[in-house]
Amino acid sequence: MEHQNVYDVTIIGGGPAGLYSAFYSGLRGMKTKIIEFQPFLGGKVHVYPEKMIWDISGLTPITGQALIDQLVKQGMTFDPTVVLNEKVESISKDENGVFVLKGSSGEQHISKTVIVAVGSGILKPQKLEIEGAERFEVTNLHYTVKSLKQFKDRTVIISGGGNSAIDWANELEPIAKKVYLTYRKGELKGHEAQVNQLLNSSVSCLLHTSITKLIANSSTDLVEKVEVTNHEEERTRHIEVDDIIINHGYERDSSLLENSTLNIEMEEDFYIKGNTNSESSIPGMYAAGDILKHDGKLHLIAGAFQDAANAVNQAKQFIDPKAKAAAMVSSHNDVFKERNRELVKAMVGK
Ligand SMILES: Cc1cc2nc3c(=O)[nH]c(=O)nc-3n(C[C@H](O)[C@H](O)[C@H](O)COP(=O)(O)OP(=O)(O)OC[C@H]3O[C@@H](n4cnc5c(N)ncnc54)[C@H](O)[C@@H]3O)c2cc1C
Repeated sequence: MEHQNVYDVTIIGGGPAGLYSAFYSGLRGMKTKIIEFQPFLGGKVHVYPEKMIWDISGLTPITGQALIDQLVKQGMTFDPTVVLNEKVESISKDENGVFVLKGSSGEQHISKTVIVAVGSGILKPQKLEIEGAERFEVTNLHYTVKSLKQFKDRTVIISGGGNSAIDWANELEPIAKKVYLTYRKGELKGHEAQVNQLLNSSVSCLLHTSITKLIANSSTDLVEKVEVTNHEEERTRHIEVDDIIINHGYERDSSLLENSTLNIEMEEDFYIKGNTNSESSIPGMYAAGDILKHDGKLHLIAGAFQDAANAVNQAKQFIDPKAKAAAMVSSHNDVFKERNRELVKAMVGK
């Protein structure tokens, strides 16, 4: 079968890994498409647009939103085709060994290589397991923190004991009137430094404790009090609150990899098993970012960038075995010649 509109590289997922893959793929002169389920690019970083990110080399603290803006700008450098609002439902290969990606719109996306950059799949927050809780999602029950300002001088209770819950407690502590953190287990799971900061702050940490009831004002439909239960001591108490933030993690949507007809080697916990070059067990298919696992894999934004460059370089060699294994330093690339000249001229004021 002759394929019209066949791409060299199709990237599934428009988060940090996918966006950097799109940039790098353009740098290596490949025809590139990026497909994203959401109506916007940026991936999981949209969950924390106002959080400060400290651990990306070369970037002094940057908010999630500012990082998204930069990632998208860089990702678009070589004008990849961008398809938004499209869930890739399955990946297969046709009789010529070309990848066929079935999209939720009914379109088939045809590509010589594929980079799977789906993170933990399509994000669906784990909901608070209290009957009727969903009706407060339009008032003061939150699953993401879109703006820190909205919590200024308010009493906030955060439920969860992982990195997200701890990070939000630390970020809100100087802004809010009072912050409580409840966690059903006895030990917090976050990074040591963040846990220490939390334990040495004014945040009240209620361990072995969960939110068991939301008590609302019937005229405003705002939760005014929560009932919390300490499971060890079998004791309940009420806390007056203005806002409730739930950070119980996310459900992983792994349907893409489950529906695919290819025999993709996976880790037990549904990561794509890769080697350090981001290669999957399927020739021509690579993985980058949070979906990838191998010894030494860094499940952070910084790690996603390295994976993306590796994945693209492998894709390039898969299509053209005579191509260089790695790209040159960026300033040596012809594609930047003209832009470099302009930038240098502007720098010296010429
Ligand atoms: C609250 C929070 C704070 C964090 N703070 C930091 C931090 O300070 N520093 C740091 O380095 N990391 C941080 N992280 C982790 C960081 O966000 C991730 O490591 C990073 O986003 C991974 O990028 P990714 O591109 O692999 O995946 P993602 O960002 O998850 O992007 C994957 C994209 O793929 C799309 N997708 C999934 N399935 C499909 C499909 N079938 N079809 C089409 N599109 C699909 C999704 O919609 C999503 O947009 C934080 C994470 C959270 C949740």
